[in-house]
Amino acid sequence: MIERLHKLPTTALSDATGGYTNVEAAIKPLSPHFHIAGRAVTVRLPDGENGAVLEAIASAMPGDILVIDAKGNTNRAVAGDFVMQLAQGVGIQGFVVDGVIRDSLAAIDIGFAVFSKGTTVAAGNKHGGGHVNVPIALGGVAVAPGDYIVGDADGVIVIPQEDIEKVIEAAEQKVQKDELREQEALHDGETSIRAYLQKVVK
Ligand SMILES: O=C([O-])CC(=O)C(=O)O
Ligand SMILES: [Mg+2]
Repeated sequence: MIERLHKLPTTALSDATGGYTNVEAAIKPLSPHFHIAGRAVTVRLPDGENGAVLEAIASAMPGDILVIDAKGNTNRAVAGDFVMQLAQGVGIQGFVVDGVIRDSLAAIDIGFAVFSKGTTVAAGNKHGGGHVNVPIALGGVAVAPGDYIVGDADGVIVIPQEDIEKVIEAAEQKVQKDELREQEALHDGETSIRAYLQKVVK
């Protein structure tokens, strides 16, 4: 499943699902070249805290994606360069954060795929609290532990575990359909573009 997901753009997945589980557009990749596809390890954080992120890193499997619900808090970072290196070192693909991170250049330099509401200078507090692998909200979308997450230059989409096969099928078909449309319209420059437009414009 994950191999097939890696080949699919979020746009085709959105077309396949009707967009109901598209994450709020404010959660964006730090680099447009980041592309992740994998299972969610979820983290729910108290306001301004980030201690439970380490607990989640300790429990994740290689290829997992940490999905962090900081309730959109943009004042304190859920992670920075050190925490990202810990995560990358144990094989985590990336972070998707309803909140912000810091040391953003380091994430880009080490190629660690972070999707967030931006960056801040302030570290998170370490008073404790938080929960790992509980149901969370991510940019207006419910995420359960083990759900599939795909992120690329255009944003992030959640695919509930029980829907994964039919969503992949539908998205693969959409990619094929888009390719055929492109061939038909573009294969012969202006001639085929005009023919295509004549067909579709009433
Ligand atoms: O310590 C923190 O909370 C965030 C940080 O700067 C790092 O992980 O490098
Ligand atoms: Mg740091």
